[in-house]
Amino acid sequence: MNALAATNRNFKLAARLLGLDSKLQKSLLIPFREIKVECTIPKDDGTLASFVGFRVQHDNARGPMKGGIRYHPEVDPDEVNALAQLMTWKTAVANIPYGGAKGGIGCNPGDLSISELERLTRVFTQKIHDLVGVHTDVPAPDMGTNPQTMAWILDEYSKFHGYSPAVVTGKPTDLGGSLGRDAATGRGVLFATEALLKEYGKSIAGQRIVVQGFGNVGSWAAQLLSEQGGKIVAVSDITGAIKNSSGIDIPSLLNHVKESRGIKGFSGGDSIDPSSILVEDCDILIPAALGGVINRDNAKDIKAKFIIEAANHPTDPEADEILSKKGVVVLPDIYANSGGVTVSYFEWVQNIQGFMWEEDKVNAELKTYMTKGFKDVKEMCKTHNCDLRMGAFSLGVNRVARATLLRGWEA
Ligand SMILES: NC(=O)C1=CN([C@@H]2O[C@H](COP(=O)(O)OP(=O)(O)OC[C@H]3O[C@@H](n4cnc5c(N)ncnc54)[C@H](OP(=O)(O)O)[C@@H]3O)[C@@H](O)[C@H]2O)C=CC1
Ligand SMILES: O=C(O)CCC(=O)C(=O)O
Repeated sequence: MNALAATNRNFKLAARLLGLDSKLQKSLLIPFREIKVECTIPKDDGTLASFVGFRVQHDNARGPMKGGIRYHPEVDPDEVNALAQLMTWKTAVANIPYGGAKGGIGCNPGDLSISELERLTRVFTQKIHDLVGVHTDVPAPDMGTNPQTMAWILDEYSKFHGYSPAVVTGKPTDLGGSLGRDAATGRGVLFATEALLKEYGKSIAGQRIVVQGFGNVGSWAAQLLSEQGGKIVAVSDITGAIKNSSGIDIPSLLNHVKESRGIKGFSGGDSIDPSSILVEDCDILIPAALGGVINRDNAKDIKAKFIIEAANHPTDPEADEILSKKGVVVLPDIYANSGGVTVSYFEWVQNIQGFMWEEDKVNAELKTYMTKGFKDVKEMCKTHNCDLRMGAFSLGVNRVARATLLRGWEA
């Protein structure tokens, strides 16, 4: 099932639990606006290269639309659509005053030089600058993009609209980025995992953890969980995968990745087949890379007791059913990885106020939001007698539906 069909399916199940009118369902599901642009740049060698860029603005009932921009070869309209919709429910679960959006460019950032990436980002910004803005749609980093990408978007946007730091979040701190934003998604994963384990009378210490993906989210999650005594027993990225049942030394791995641009070749563990990472023996599995990786082909072989969805849409609905029958507890993406967008909200607030928070304040506020989010999701699970995914979906969809009804449709 593709990402959009899966996301629509989860939405419809939640809407049914909530008893939403079918016309309201339709209105909530259809994106506010879908943008597709052609981005042609001269490459460093003088030849031309053309790419397709997307921005899907899904819903703005609760505030400006918000979501990352992804640079990846597999970016396609359906996937961006699904990710934008997930952002709508995610911002509502986090209870921050935003709607949802997502963008992407179908490219392999690893094949482009820094100056080619800069040109591509600036051309994309030129094509969408009239449709994003501080109070309309606020982009942020996602897979394949980073604070430097946001700095280029900010600079290009500001040429048209005047200096506007709040038009993007996840910026470098020198340009008004928030302290703590870089680590925020991983830190949110830590807080979410702590909240879930507490329900089972457990703590992070001693848990055997597997992480798929060692970019922004995966590396921060691994680092913060290991600082709390979690044992990271296997990690993978695009270059390879390693395993060490005594626990991988994450600071050493971070140094290796910085120098070697990937996990491959790290001596502090045994190299394993990356395709087996999700079925490695562990207590907690953290997918932190691509979507759709947990599916009917591998769900039955998963050994983890808990899956914390740091990535967006890592679990297919068919896998959800298999995992549920096996008693595996899945903490869904729209709650588990909401730490990133929550600190993006703090960054936007700081930019609008022209005031910088200390990092301790950012982290403490994030913990408050993540703890409250978990409590709210659990409340919905109790009310509707459902699992955590439906608890999170029904929470998010209900908040957006209420805002939509309150605003009304009068022309
Ligand atoms: N950044 C954020 O704030 C947020 C991100 N997310 C989600 O988290 C996930 C990761 O995003 P982020 O960390 O920002 O992205 P990054 O680009 O920083 O990192 C992605 C990581 O995944 C690895 N990867 C890519 N393909 C594979 C694969 N087939 N198998 C194993 N690893 C792979 C990459 O390897 P390599 O670097 O070698 O290519 C890299 O280590 C995405 O699903 C994103 O949507 C969710 C909420 C917020
Ligand atoms: O920080 C943000 O605004 C969005 C992050 C994002 O894209 C996500 O949560 O999936």
